[in-house]
Amino acid sequence: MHAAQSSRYGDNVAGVLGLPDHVSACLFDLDGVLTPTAVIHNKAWTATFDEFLRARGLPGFDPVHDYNDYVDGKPREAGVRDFLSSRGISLPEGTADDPPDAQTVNGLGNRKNVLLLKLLEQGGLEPYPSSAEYLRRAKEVGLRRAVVSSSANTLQVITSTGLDQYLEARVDGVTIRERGLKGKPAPDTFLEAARELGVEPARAAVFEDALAGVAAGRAGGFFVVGVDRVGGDHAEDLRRSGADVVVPDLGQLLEERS
Ligand SMILES: O=P(O)(O)OC[C@H]1O[C@@H](O)[C@H](O)[C@@H](O)[C@@H]1O
Repeated sequence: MHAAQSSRYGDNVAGVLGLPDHVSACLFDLDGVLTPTAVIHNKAWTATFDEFLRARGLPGFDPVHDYNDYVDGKPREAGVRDFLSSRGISLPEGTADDPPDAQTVNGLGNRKNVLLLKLLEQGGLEPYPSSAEYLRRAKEVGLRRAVVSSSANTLQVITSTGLDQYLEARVDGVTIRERGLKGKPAPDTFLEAARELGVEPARAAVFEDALAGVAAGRAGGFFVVGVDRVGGDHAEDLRRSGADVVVPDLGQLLEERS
């Protein structure tokens, strides 16, 4: 059922989910929006960069500022490149099959992925309950739904948490590589998902917790919901990057209208 079709919610199907009436599709970031995996990525990055920096006698990785400003939301290799460049360090790119101990952008990214997969294998990963409920209701009222993440591990996370049953399209780190898309903060991944769903960007909402992701949604002409689970200056930073509204959790959007 599509938003345009009548339902027991009448014409205002987006309104029951706390969205503007013209919205007919939802494009969700994954890590930190649907699942608590932003914390896991952050841990893996911190361990990877700390090891690299300390071996050179340099100050460690700041899991708040360095992560939010240079790494969060971007494809893996861009995260390595942008963080190192903030410290004036440049490494050769290497290639995708570099071993995890290679001193290259790909090597460092692969090292982080080994650590991330170990953490994911510990199991027990559940979606944020309010995000699962939001997806369920979005499906029920007939909004179109996609996940748009820079992570190449998206499929594993959405299937192991059961979120795949609510999602109609996936644009992720694998798609980015296969289709040669520009990663966030470029709008291309969100535009690709909107295209797959057959929805104009002006009629879709992006849900993002990362500054790069909010900037991407803004650049694509989407309605942008910023999700602040971090506190401090993050809500203000999300607004400054282009969020139309900022909520601490998707549950707030459900509460507003239920
Ligand atoms: O290394 P992966 O799983 O491909 O993820 C790439 C990026 O995906 C993003 O969703 C995360 O916010 C980043 O922290 C992560 O680095």
